[in-house]
Amino acid sequence: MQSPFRTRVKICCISSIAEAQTAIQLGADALGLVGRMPSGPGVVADELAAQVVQATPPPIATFMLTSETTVADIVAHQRRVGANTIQLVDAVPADTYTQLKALLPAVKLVQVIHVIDERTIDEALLAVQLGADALLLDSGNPNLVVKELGGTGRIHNWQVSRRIVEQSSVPVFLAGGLNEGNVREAIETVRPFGLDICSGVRTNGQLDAQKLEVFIKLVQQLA
Ligand SMILES: O=C(O)c1ccccc1N[C@@H]1O[C@H](COP(=O)(O)O)[C@@H](O)[C@H]1O
Repeated sequence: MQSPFRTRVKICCISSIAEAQTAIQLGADALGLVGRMPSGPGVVADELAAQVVQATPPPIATFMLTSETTVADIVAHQRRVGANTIQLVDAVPADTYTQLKALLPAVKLVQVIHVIDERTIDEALLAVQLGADALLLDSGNPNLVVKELGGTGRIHNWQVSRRIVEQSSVPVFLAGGLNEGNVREAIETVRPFGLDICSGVRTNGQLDAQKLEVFIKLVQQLA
């Protein structure tokens, strides 16, 4: 039976205003703009990210991905880009959410949780308790010498993700290696609030309208 809830779609690694427009026309609910990262293919300059934010109409959400971990650096990054949502791709100190909400009350905070093993569940629930407005489950590895904080093209253990969705009191996005071939299984296994995709809708690094259209249509049929 079809769920009465629509699975939201966030298109990440937006690298131009034209890509943003294509994503919106094809049904994206949110756009992701990747800031400076230790690794990954999707980074864009803050100036370009700010232009995309300016060109994005409501109700489309603009997610600014930041690898910064201090309140001052995160706020400075948000002020440069102007996005309405901050996606924290690395772990941050416990009081960060409260401080960011005081300084940026209109901006939503999405904490990325890199799903590694069952211990990740506690990490996710703690972020919710501390003030994250949503979670985004990805497949990076922050424990490597050169941190992987997303954009890996890999899936992770969706059974762990499912348990996080079941226990979270805030919306949960699923990311990491999604594509048209695995999206059905992803939705059926994890039942996320939304999906987040980068490499699965790209060809030679560019947003591929055909792949995106297929992906979004599949999500709309399955949700
Ligand atoms: O894309 C990047 O370069 C990147 C770097 C560091 C953190 C996050 C990054 N992108 C995010 O990673 C997810 C998953 O990407 P993929 O679908 O597995 O290719 C993507 O949705 C972005 O949010």
